[in-house]
Amino acid sequence: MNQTLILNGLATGELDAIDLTVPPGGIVCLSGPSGSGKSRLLRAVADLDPHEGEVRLDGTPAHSLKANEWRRRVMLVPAESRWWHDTVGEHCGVPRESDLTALGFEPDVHQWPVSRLSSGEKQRLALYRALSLDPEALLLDEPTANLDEATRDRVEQWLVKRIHDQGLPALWATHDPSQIARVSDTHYRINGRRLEEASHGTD
Ligand SMILES: Nc1ncnc2c1ncn2[C@@H]1O[C@H](COP(=O)(O)OP(=O)(O)OP(=O)(O)O)[C@@H](O)[C@H]1O
Repeated sequence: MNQTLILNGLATGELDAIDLTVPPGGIVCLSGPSGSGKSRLLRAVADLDPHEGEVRLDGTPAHSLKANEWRRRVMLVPAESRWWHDTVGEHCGVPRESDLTALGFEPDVHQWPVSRLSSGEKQRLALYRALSLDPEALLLDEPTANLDEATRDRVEQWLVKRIHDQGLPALWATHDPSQIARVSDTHYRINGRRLEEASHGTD
């Protein structure tokens, strides 16, 4: 893997066109007020929202692949995950016990009915599901927003390690300045129509 995610003149919603490069294993945090366009930007990168410009994984532009194949490679983990099968395991790849343990689950979680999941369990399992499907880049929309502080720290550390170990480029939207300081290599803030590079660790 170890590919670079490249946004070339990407324009969506109210935002001016964006040029952005996310290197393998690099975490680029996106912040900005509620409603400023963070989720729309991630959805455009996943080719789920209309946009102008181009997104590429190294030499592979999104438009050269079928939409489902692009989204399997460039995996969006939305703030509110959707579950369409009856059990957790039906959504996931091969079980990885070390990941489940890191996220506070036993292997039998694969048999759990989706209907029993709390919002925090859904959030952790949405991240587990995404990584279990072997993505090549990650788009994370407030991935720890529903978690208590101790769980957030645990999930965050696991996520950062997986991103680094697998060399995944990651775009990570968050409102939390302390999280940005902990995880980001680069931080961009949406200010009106523009995406501006923020100094490291500022909100
Ligand atoms: N499909 C759409 N068509 C038109 N407007 C939309 C669409 N989707 C979202 N919007 C609007 O675009 C703006 C940006 O929404 P978005 O969800 O990207 O914000 P956000 O920065 O992620 O906010 P939050 O931090 O509250 O999650 C909002 O005003 C929203 O109402």
